[in-house]
Amino acid sequence: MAKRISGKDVAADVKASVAAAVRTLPGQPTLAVVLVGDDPASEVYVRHKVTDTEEVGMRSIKKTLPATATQAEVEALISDLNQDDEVDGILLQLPLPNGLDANQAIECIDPDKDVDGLTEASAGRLVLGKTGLRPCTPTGSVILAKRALGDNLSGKNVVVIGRSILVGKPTALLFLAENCTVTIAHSKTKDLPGLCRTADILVPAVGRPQMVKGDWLKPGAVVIDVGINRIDAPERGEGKTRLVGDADFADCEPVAGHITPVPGGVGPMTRACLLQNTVKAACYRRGWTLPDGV
Ligand SMILES: Nc1nc2c(c(=O)[nH]1)N[C@@H](CN(C=O)c1ccc(C(=O)N[C@@H](CCC(=O)O)C(=O)O)cc1)CN2
Repeated sequence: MAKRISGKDVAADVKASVAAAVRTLPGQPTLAVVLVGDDPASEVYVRHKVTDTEEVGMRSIKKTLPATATQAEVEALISDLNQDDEVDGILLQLPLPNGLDANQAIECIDPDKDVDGLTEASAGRLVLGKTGLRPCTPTGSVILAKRALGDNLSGKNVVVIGRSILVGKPTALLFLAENCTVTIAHSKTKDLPGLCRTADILVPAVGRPQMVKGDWLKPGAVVIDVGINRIDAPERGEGKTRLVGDADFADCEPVAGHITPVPGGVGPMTRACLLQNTVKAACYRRGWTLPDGV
């Protein structure tokens, strides 16, 4: 039976390390969070980001724009935050309301303040192995794999299912940077179950509820489940829903060596890694020494 890797527990450790690191800094890093519109889930995520930031001793600025905001208004706000020397990190909460171009808005973020690691410059720095800010969910996935297998992942076979810009591709690059042998699977991949069975570390990241089954796994494999999908749960009552991953947890748990649950797996790590990135952004920008543990 697999050991569960609790993203909640690991995220709490990361948060504690960030709080300790912040106490050693010569100044207080500042994160600006931009929320456009009134999507209820985004409002919750932004609230968490603000409270997480303050809990570890950093400063947060929340900027909101109405759903009717124009592309130019969103970009002007980002531009103001780029110019504001007090601001170390800028996060644009996604998705944006219909009619706004998220990619174009993200490109307006100063790469040195891009704590989500989503700009083209951040992606380029990742590909080139240069110092920069890495996307949070992929970073969290690598940290969770290290919790299972130890810090040395060299030579491990990693299969990432999904080639999205936000998760699949950067996750593959981050495992490659750990000297893993990485394969990215996608909709045209032949014999996906067979390929998955070659993985020491399997990272499903496609948004297809419970797609990965136990017989897709090499016995003892580590499953880092990036999918967070809401499905109907009539067993909980009429109209009820529940969150599941891209892996069928009950089916995979007897075969895997380690597995992350959903909820409580990669999601909390996304939040924790944003805090790490805010400290990194402040240190890189201000020429402060990066404290240990970040
Ligand atoms: N600019 C960004 N926008 C969005 C991101 C992002 O990383 N950057 N990711 C998601 C939303 N998100 C953070 O913003 C996020 C989503 C979910 C979780 C999380 O911890 N989920 C819990 C379950 C929560 C629940 O019960 O509903 C879990 O998996 O345990 C954290 C962050 C889209 N937008």
